[in-house]
Amino acid sequence: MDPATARASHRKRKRKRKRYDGQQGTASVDDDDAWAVFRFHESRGGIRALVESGITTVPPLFLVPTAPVSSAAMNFVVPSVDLFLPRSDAVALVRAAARSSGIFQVTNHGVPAGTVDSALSVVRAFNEQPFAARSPFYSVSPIGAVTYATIPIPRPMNGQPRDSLIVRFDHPRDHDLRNLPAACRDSLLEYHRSLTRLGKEIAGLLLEGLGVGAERLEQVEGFLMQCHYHPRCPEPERALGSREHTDGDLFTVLSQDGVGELQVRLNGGEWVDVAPVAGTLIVNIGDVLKVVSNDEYKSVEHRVVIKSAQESRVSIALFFNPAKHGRSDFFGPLPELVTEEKPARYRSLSWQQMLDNRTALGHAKPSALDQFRVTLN
Ligand SMILES: O=C(O)CCC(=O)C(=O)O
Ligand SMILES: [Fe+2]
Repeated sequence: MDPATARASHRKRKRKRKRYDGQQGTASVDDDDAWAVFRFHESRGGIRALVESGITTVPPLFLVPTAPVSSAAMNFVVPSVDLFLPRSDAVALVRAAARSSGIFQVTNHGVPAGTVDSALSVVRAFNEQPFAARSPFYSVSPIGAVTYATIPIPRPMNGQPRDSLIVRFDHPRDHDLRNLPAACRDSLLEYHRSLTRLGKEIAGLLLEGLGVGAERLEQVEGFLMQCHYHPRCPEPERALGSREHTDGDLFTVLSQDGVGELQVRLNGGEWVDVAPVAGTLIVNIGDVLKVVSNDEYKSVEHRVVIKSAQESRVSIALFFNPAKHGRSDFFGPLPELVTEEKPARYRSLSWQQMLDNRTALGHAKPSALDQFRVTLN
């Protein structure tokens, strides 16, 4: 946004000034407008620079109105799938996990530990460089296939205090990696290559778990990679590392470092921890697969809570979709999963329509996906 537009938007929003009750009293939302976001981006330092400047409170742009509550009592064990198992056993496990919680972790997945460790550590090293080395890469709009920025979300859904290095692999300019820091390039591209192989295998297992051929979704690809760095946060209970959401893809493969902090909501109820387990990778189902499977599979709600004021955290999410997911490519429940007993739960939609809806509705309920739900009489 250019400065004139940002200022105009600022004035407009100021006229509509609102107040909300923050967790610790009433907070003004004046700062949370286009102008504040613009100024924040202009500083080109991301959250990390704010933290380095010595802030002791969470800036308004990143405050959450209510503290995250999670169930300490629930000891959720993420279903585990050993990919060395005979295929029919692996399919059964994947199917059970995708139907019950929408999340599982894989072991013996064929991605070398060094590939994952190296990717996580180059992301950490890049983000922990001095401001002068990092800030030239800062850009909210993609430069070629790469974006590096904090992605604040305007109120009523405040930003997430994390800086993300994002690489698109499905973009017409997907070879334009000039904004991918050289020190990260080899490790992140190797990570992408290795996880793409794994993603294709997982797609096959998920489809077989639905009783349809693995070839039913053309060429699944890891089209978007988001490398998140969550700097330590002075007031962990007043921010969320990642807002609660479902992913808008087929499925996501996620690596998190030993800090953990990922949580999932079980069947729309309690939030429980997904503890990091060395050597495993997490797979979570997204909205596209929920639709394609005609609600056989769940897309799992998840978030990142900040537990420690001292530790920074790194995670890498690789999002998978069918290769065809452009504006004119529609997807809907697979015909073999639509029966008289179980009619289609969704209208066909394009991925772009879903994304547009997500942008418009954000995390509001009803969810972006509900707009496409068929109402059954
Ligand atoms: O940081 C994480 O562990 C989760 C990231 C995530 O959910 C996402 O990028 O969609
Ligand atoms: Fe996610």
